[in-house]
Amino acid sequence: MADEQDTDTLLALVSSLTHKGHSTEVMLDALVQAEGNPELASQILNRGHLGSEVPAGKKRKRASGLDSWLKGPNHAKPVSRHASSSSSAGPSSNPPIRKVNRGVDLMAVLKQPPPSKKPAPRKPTLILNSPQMVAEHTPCTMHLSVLPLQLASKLFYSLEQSSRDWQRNKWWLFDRLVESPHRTAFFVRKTDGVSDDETWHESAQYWYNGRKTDPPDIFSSEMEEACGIIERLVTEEIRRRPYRYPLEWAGGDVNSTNDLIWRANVAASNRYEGRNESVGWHSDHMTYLGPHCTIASLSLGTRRMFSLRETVPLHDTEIRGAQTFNIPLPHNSLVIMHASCQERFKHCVPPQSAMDVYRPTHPRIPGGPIEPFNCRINITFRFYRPDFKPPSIPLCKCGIPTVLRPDMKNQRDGQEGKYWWTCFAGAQDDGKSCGMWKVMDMEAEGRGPTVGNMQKTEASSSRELLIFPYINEFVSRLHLSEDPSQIGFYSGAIESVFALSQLVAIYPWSSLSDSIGRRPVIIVGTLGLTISTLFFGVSRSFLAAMVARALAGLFSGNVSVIPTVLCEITDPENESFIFPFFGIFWPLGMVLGPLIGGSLSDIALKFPTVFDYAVLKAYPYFLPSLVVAAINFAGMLSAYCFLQETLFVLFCYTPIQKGGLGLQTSQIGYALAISGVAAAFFQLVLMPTLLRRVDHAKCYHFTIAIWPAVFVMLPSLNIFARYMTDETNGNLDENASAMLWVGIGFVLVFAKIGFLPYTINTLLVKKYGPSTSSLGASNGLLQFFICLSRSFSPFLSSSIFVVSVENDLFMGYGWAILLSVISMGSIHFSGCIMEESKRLRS
Ligand SMILES: O=C(O)CCC(=O)C(=O)O
Ligand SMILES: [Fe+2]
Repeated sequence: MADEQDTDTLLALVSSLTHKGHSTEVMLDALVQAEGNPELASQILNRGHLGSEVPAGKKRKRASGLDSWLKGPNHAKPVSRHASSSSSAGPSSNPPIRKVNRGVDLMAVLKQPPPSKKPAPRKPTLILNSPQMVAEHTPCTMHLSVLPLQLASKLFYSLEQSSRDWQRNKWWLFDRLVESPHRTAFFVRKTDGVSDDETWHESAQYWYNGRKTDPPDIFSSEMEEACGIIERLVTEEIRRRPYRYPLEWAGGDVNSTNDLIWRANVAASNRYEGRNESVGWHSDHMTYLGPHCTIASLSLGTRRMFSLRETVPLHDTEIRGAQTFNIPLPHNSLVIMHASCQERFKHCVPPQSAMDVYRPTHPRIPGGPIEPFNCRINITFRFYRPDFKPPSIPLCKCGIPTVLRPDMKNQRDGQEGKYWWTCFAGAQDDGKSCGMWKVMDMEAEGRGPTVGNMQKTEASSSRELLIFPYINEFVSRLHLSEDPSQIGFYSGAIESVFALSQLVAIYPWSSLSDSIGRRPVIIVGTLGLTISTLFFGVSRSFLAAMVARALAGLFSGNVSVIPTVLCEITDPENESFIFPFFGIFWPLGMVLGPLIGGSLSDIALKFPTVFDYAVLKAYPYFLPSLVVAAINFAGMLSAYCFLQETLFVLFCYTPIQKGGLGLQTSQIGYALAISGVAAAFFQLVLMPTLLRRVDHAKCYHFTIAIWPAVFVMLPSLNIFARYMTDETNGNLDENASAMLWVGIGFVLVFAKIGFLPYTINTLLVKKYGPSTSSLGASNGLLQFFICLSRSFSPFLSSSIFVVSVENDLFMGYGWAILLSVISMGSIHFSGCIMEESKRLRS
């Protein structure tokens, strides 16, 4: 855990553990000697050992944020002149530091419950040399040569000049006023009602850590021009993102004459002189930016390294080590820290051991010489949200506005998790904190509108579901790939492994049931399925999920035995009722599954006061799995049916721009519940009538013939959604989404007719099978082939979908064409079956 702590936190720990006050430099030295271990550092200071050897035997205890910060990616020397802190961004977003200077109590707050097992080792630092690599590994995008060269030079020259007397940010760190190891300035934009709104000036004051400032500077004409270019670029990049986060701002544009979805109204600028000036690990405060903010950071001048490091949430520390990413940022490059970056990552500009000088492309004055520079100037363009205006920020007991920090240790991919209002220790009162700490509540505090509010208009917000609606979310939380379009491959694999192992197990179970009897086979299989479903609920790696699903598949290989039992207990009189009745179990599972599972997944986050159990926090899918396991145990065998509609779920989950419907998991759950109701209706009402009146083989043929039509209807839903998407906010309006839901309902109901053959084929086997003594084996063979196709079809269909969407085959709809063609093949075969049955009857 120490490796997640930034320098401020380590210093805070040392200070709290030492008897008398020490200067920052002294504490830093002690930390260096103790190799970053705060306890050891405090012992050194308490014994007055500074400068002597670290006690023997303790030497191995290393690994600290300080250590890596001091050494930096290039093992530069520590800068002891200035404070190590995050400076311009204020204290970093670690858990709140309460009662600074009041001893051990701080430890309890900072040291959250230790992980029960060893944390996963940290991965080696990776240099991200290209925009592709940055996008792949971080929630940032990098853009090179963003401004016209001349504008970039002009902006550099003007800021280089003015920044010579920018201030160093100052703040209190344990009885000492310390200053940042770089210069900083804060600007507001004229055009956005920020520069003339007095209330916003307060935010500039808090940029400088609470010290009174003159009114902030206004954007210069060059900054204004650069900002316009950057706003368009950021808007494009946000549109390109696979999903928007629920707490992102979605309100109207202050200046609504254009279609920008991101605007900047303030900028914070830093000047780093030489190779030693730096900014420590921190994540930017969100006080006025709000959660899930987007920050665009323009670099000018010498190339410096920008480092990012993920704060691995507590529940993942055993499976995932933190990794540091270094991005070299040349002149005129832009890094966009997208939504969730401040929640999940810390960033810094470390001191470097070496640095190139920078020569602008244009002279300062036409015809003049081109001078070399050794400073970097960066401008972070930011959007201060109207719903986080200074008057709306809660005050702490010190009487000053609090700061907003994310709970980095307990977030889930930055998608959810808490935010705290905490005392801004450091601003006043010699840095003493009042310990104020309060959870932010968007709704109660009347904040918004957010992207989440917009999405909620058509469905309620809870995050849902049993394995197959949430399988994509599950996979995305495993961080197998940062590229969301790859999710389908992994979820397809998890689903296929179930069917594949079921396939292997079917025939052995069937023959076993012919010899030892049906009952033991059903009981053992169901029990095994129950246990493996529970195992899935606690799996937190791809391998564990695969193993759990493989075991579930092996145990559910007994599915073929149930139709056999049905065949044995039915006669021609009652079969047209009993078979559909058996068929009701899976639609029932489909209706109940999403609804029960939906309210139970992530329960600890939804009802933190009632379900405050570590196990539920660590394993968000445990409770739904438990319930599913219980249902299995009750004999529903719903697991058999969970994993059928991979393609449909993937289609729903994929963003509209990428060819899907961009639905939330909750909405996918509702869609599946609708289809479950439809399936129940067909099984109980339509099927019995149909089977009594129409020849079974004919029924089989005509219900299979539904499929090509279904595969043509799905893309038309996407075309509709695409056409109706509001360009400015990426959402559908109420009418459009109502129409879309009618369409989804229609397709789902229609597709359910296509599932009737699953029941009919057992009847056909019973009617035309070779003999009653081999009924078990015949059904085994039937289930074997059903299963064979299921074992590769989820993977195949989701891969076909991903490949055709990614490569824009037939405008991205190649999957629909191919799957229609394949299903036409099956119509041909069901036609043959129909002919054959006619022949046998005549
Ligand atoms: O200089 C940089 O690129 C980063 C600056 C920064 O992190 C900040 O101003 O918050
Ligand atoms: Fe920052």
